[in-house]
Amino acid sequence: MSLNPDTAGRVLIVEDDLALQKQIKWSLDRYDCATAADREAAILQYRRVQPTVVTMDLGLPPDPDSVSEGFRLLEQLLDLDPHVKVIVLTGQNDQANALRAVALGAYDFLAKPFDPEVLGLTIERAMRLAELQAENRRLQALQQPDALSGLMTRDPEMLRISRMVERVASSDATVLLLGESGTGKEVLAQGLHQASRRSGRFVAINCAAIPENLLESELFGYEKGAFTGAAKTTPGKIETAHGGTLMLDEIGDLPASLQAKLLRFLQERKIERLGARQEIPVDVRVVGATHQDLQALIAEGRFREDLYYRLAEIEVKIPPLRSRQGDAVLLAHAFLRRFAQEQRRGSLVFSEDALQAIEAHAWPGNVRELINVVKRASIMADGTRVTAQDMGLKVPEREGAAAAGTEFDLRAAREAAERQTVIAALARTNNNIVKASELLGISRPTLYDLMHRLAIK
Ligand SMILES: Nc1ncnc2c1ncn2[C@@H]1O[C@H](COP(=O)(O)OP(=O)(O)OP(=O)(O)O)[C@@H](O)[C@H]1O
Repeated sequence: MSLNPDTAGRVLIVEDDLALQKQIKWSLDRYDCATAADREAAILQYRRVQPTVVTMDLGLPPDPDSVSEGFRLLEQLLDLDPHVKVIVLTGQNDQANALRAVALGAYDFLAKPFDPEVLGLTIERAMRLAELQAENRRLQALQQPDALSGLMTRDPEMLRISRMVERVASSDATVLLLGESGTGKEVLAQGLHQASRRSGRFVAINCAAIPENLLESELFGYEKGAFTGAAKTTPGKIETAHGGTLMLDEIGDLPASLQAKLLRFLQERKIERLGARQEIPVDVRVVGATHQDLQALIAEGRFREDLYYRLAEIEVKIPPLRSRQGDAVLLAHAFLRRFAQEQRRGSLVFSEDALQAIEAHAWPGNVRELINVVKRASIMADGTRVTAQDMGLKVPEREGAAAAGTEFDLRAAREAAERQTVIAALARTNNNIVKASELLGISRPTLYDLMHRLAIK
């Protein structure tokens, strides 16, 4: 939670003894207090009020004599917001549970009957700490913008690609991004630019969208009078990107004459504007991108092999959305949240059939198609549930177990199945660890262990 001035100073009191609840509230009259008497009400209130501090009793209904509901609530609160400050009120001789709560992430504990003054001071300290921590996170975010924060993924191959992009960012190497349309080539190119900390601009040009006769002047610029209509000297995109990054999108569509000229630029790092007599040195990191098969174009004589090698100092093959584990559902949740907010539709959620349909669809238009489909559905949905029909997707007929494969390495097969299932459960529950562990039928610590073992972040 980034502490927000509207919610700072709010306390949620979770206590099933209503007399005690009243007494705590009364002793905290300088704060804006909300109350709840059981776990479910506490979660509802938490979402509604977004308190900075929660005080809670561990013994809650339906089983007030045990601590199970209390611990469950503590875990859920910390899942919702790992920064929330929870103060646990325990029985007189219950140090073991108090320590267990702190080990799980509670901020502090107090034994009942509590001293109102001590509780007040503890809450004040928690508020101050929360404020400092929120300010700290804000400053850190300002200092280190996460270069690839625009790229959401949990797929192992995409994560590997993100790490590689961050690693090569500071070098000058040209990068060639290969992937179907809508897979995020531009997002990656922008991330590469940000991570490079180059001081110049990020400039993108789509080689397929500009007619051949205009593309040369767009790229290289021109001097006044170089051709009819050249009213004033104009720098091209390459020059504009000086000190920064130039993305040449749809590089496979670059006409042959310009392929030769681009190759010369990449070798000499100088450009000559159209109609100019002198060369201008330009320092630019070039990123090429295409959905086409460049090897096939080379074989057909439509793309220069020497240019390919200049461009592909580092080649990145971006997998299509359909082969990324769990990503379609993960991204769909994020886009739905975004559109619901933009359209002020309160909270919108996917129905079960919608989630199945998202998992089964092949997404030929990749992330761009997913964005469009979710946007349309967020407008079409009646009420708060988005169905497969709202998205115009077919609900798959469930088959039995996956078709028998030729995988005989049992350990590898088991690990692959575990990874796929865990990622799918996390995506399905929008990264809610408690719900994902329930869906998987395992405990939360077991899920954490599994995620650790399978290196799932
Ligand atoms: N992993 C991702 N997380 C979040 N948004 C994404 C992701 N990948 C792509 N997008 C979004 O999807 C849209 C398409 O992505 P982008 O333009 O980068 O694709 P592209 O591969 O460059 O497509 P094209 O080849 O058609 O130009 C953009 O709105 C982008 O912000």
